[in-house]
Amino acid sequence: MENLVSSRCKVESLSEKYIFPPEIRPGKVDVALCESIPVIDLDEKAGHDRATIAQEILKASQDVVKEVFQMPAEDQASIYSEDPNRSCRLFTGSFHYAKEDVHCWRDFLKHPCHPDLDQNIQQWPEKPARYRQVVGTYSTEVKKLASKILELICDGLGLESGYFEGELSETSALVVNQYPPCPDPSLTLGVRKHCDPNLITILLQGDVCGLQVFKDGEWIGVGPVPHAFVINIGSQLQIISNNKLKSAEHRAVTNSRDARTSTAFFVGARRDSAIEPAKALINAENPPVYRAFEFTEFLSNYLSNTGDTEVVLEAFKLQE
Ligand SMILES: O=C(O)CCC(=O)C(=O)O
Ligand SMILES: [Fe+2]
Repeated sequence: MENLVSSRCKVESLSEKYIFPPEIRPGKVDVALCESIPVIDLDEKAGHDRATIAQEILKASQDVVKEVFQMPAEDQASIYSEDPNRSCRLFTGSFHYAKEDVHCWRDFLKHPCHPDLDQNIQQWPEKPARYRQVVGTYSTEVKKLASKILELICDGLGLESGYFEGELSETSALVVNQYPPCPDPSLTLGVRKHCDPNLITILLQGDVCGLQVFKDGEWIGVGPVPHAFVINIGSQLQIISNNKLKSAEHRAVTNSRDARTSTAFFVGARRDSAIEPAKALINAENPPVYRAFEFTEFLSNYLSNTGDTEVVLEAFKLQE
């Protein structure tokens, strides 16, 4: 528990365990915000009531996830664990604290949602008292949104309707990230550069900046838009689309003023699903870039390469 960064953020200087090598530290934290990320209104015709309910669900879940990090130490201790095999836990850094040479300036809560949401909820934190109810509702609604977005992507790619339904999008997990104010944000990272390994991620940022995306060789900021989600394409979707869609490399930086909370809802395949470029996208001009594999092989490769996308994808590419 004393490893949580929220218990260190009042220390005046940054411990060397959080200082990243010069080539990957952010240096300048306030990069330009990206102007060209499209903001899409998926529910233009939603009635007043529906829009209000949606905003209430968002507000309640943003509030309750923040409360997790404000609970008394004994309540946090009951969910804290450094065991990477525990499916629901509060922890800090990246996936495997004991194996990291540099730790990220981040605490986070992670747990599974779908399938078997009702069963999984039983493992979720019992405190704050409304956590299970509020985050359960949030997860159900965000999963519906994910299905809607995947169906639009299906259409855009020219795949048969429902291509991603079923086992390719059967699982979901929620990660709540908390980045407390940091003594020197230029030297450390909240989350290292990575691509998400899944199909898509539906990310909710609060009102504090920190998300950055690597585009055309430079880092640009993705500012929070009120009531909007950031949709990240994961590597699994890059592979299935045979590189028609690219998984965006991103990271999170910290700041010295405000704590930042983000909630990432990861949607992806079952571990035993077969992943391969969609047959409908393959022809003489577009030969498959990747081989077929079981998703579990991808995940173990991803974890042992700490999310370095180029390295991970390389292992699944076919010889040219
Ligand atoms: O905090 C953020 O905005 C990004 C977090 C993230 O990339 C992740 O949890 O995979
Ligand atoms: Fe991510």
